[in-house]
Amino acid sequence: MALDINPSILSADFANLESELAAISSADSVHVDVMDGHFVPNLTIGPPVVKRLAEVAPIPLDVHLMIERADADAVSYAEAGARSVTFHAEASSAPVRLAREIRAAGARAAIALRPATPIEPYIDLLAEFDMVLIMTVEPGFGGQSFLDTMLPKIGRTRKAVTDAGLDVRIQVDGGITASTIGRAAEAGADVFVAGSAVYGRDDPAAAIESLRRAAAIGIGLNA
Ligand SMILES: O=C(CO)[C@@H](O)[C@H](O)COP(=O)(O)O
Ligand SMILES: [Co+2]
Repeated sequence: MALDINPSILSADFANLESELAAISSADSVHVDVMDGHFVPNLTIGPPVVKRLAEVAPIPLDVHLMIERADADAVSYAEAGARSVTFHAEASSAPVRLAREIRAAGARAAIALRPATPIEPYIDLLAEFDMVLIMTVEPGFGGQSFLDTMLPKIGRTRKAVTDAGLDVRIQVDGGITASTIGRAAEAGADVFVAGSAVYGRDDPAAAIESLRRAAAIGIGLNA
């Protein structure tokens, strides 16, 4: 099973994003947190900045939309060049239609669940998505602590994906460190977002490698 490490630029230096992207070129994708100040209290960037990031990034963009107007605005991030566009289940009134629109615009479609949102209503819809994001903190800010209470939800999602014979990635986001990533991998996650555990370190490339090793150990591989 491939285990992807996606550093979040929320913890990067926003005045030097091009060099911050170059520093994580050994990662699988760069995680871009889009926040609108409504769905979450924080406010970040929009499609024009995402478009430029896609142009200069050495690796693909994994865009995480924490926005209220997901149904209206998600497709513009696919058009801006994101490889994957993740919208929140709580923000969409028509998640299947939106996933199809994102795919039609050329990106992978993913659905995110806040900690209090169960996976069960979405299990029969999994084939519509390329990835499910299980939030392991309340969305809004970097640097929070991993919620171990999300491990059973990760496990139920993995079981549903396996039982249905689907190729749907399971992403975790929030509080991922070399100490927590193994538990998330063991529970069934295979795409790991890490902000402060990568950009909070002196050597982001070394931090990515130690996360890879710890994730592999979590699923019993000797990395
Ligand atoms: O979506 C979010 C926060 O809402 C994340 O992507 C954070 O950027 C992760 O930061 P760390 O918890 O890894 O520091
Ligand atoms: Co995120």
